[in-house]
Amino acid sequence: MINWNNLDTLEAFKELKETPLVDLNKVMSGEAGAERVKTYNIPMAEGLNYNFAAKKVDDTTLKALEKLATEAELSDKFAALYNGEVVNTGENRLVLHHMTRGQLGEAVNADGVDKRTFYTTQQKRIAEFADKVHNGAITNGAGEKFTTVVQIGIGGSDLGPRAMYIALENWAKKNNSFKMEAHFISNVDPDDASAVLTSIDVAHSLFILVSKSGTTLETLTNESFVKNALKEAGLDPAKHMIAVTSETSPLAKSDDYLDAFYMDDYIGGRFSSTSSVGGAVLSLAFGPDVFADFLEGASAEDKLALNKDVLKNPAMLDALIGVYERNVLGYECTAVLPYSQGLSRFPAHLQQLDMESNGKSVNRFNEPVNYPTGPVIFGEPGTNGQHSFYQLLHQGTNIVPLQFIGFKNSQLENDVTIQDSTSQQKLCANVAAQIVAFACGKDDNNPNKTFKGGRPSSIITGDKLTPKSLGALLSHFENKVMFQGFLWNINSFDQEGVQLGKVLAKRVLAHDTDGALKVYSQMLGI
Ligand SMILES: O=P(O)(O)OC[C@H]1O[C@H](O)[C@H](O)[C@@H](O)[C@@H]1O
Repeated sequence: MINWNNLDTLEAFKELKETPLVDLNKVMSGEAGAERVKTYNIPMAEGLNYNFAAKKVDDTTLKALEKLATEAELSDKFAALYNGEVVNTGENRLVLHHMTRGQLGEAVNADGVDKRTFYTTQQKRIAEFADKVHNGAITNGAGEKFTTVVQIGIGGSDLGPRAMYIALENWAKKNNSFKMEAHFISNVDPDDASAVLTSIDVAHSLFILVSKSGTTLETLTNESFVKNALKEAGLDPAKHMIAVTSETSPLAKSDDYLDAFYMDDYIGGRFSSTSSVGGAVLSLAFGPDVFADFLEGASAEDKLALNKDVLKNPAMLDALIGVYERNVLGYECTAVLPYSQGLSRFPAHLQQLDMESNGKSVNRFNEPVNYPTGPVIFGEPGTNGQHSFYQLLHQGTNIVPLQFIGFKNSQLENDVTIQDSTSQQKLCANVAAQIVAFACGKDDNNPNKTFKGGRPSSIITGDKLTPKSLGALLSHFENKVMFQGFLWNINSFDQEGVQLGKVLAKRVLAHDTDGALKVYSQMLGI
């Protein structure tokens, strides 16, 4: 029997609150600082490393966090999840996204099928379909090859796949794996679909309609938008469109599509990049082997999340330190700062992953929690962010914990040496400099030029952003979010908070409004 208890009822949490505060400026200075950077480092999968030297923890804090992990039964809760218990209590569903990339525990049967077999069958079907598109066995109505793929979807059916596509586009071009250019239409703003449709060769484009529920207003509207454009071009929409959805959705088994690939209700949208939702677009864009490597990376990192030893489990440690920062140190935000242009949309994906999962005020039993839960997540790639919001991060009144990501090598390996260093070296020099500047600060006679320091960060480092290391990176954050949900005793797998706005928008469109809603609607011309 697993005990699902609120964080503030745990003895280990009370002990954690009493651990002495770590003076980051001090511990990160001099030789001690150098030693810390070497020791507070955990290997991840696919050559990545999680380094937490610049976090406000020491061996005493780490011991307390280990105790907390044990008392909160984090490993047992993870095991319950991958062995098919109903962990998504809000929607009465299993949570099986790990199974899209491996089997961590027992076989799970649901809806009369073995779920691992279900997911791998979909992967195989997508791989066969993608191969046929690439070799010209599947073509447009005129018998010509498709050159472009366009994903229509929003939220989890857009952000993860888009971020993963952007992350691998340059790598694929460099490694002869670039098969088809991908575009994405998500916003119901008509300018989004229009801009994409005018920038592509519609006659040679294959559209993927992605919606788990098959009922999302934006996505269905954009589907009609695209169908109109196809018809206006004299093309048959059914020959240009495939669907990715759940078998129970209204889109399943429809004649409107060339083919359909499935996911299910046991995979939350924001956890669906490794399911058919990411699989279709990534296999078409880069080939099924690249998608398989991406899954392999995620699977390798998932295995590390099984480790009961917190110091060998980077996702669990990252989660625990995050809870320490949120619930003991009182920090409200976390910034994700990848020093990698390929990861330019990764922070946007993490915004949904983290905030839609852990932005909750009631626990798993619908009782209010009286402690803070998920932080506000935001980010931009470095060095761009340095010239934008880092001023507040360095000298603002809020302390924002930072999650850096950096790679030794660029993806295209096309570089120049200017003023004795390459661009890649300049990029990496900046991330190293930032960590130390944030942690140690700098005194100055002029208060306006003083950096107080004491601003914590961690960094995930790697050799290069590849399909495998990207998979590992994605898994790390998915598992971090999951472990934090366990610590806060909330259900990270539903999202009731998005419903009210949808209901009110429908009322506006039906002209069923009064009060403030009526005036705002009129103001906006509806
Ligand atoms: O894939 P769909 O069913 O179309 O859902 C798309 C998105 O819309 C919803 O509003 C949820 O907030 C997201 O979690 C979901 O990813």
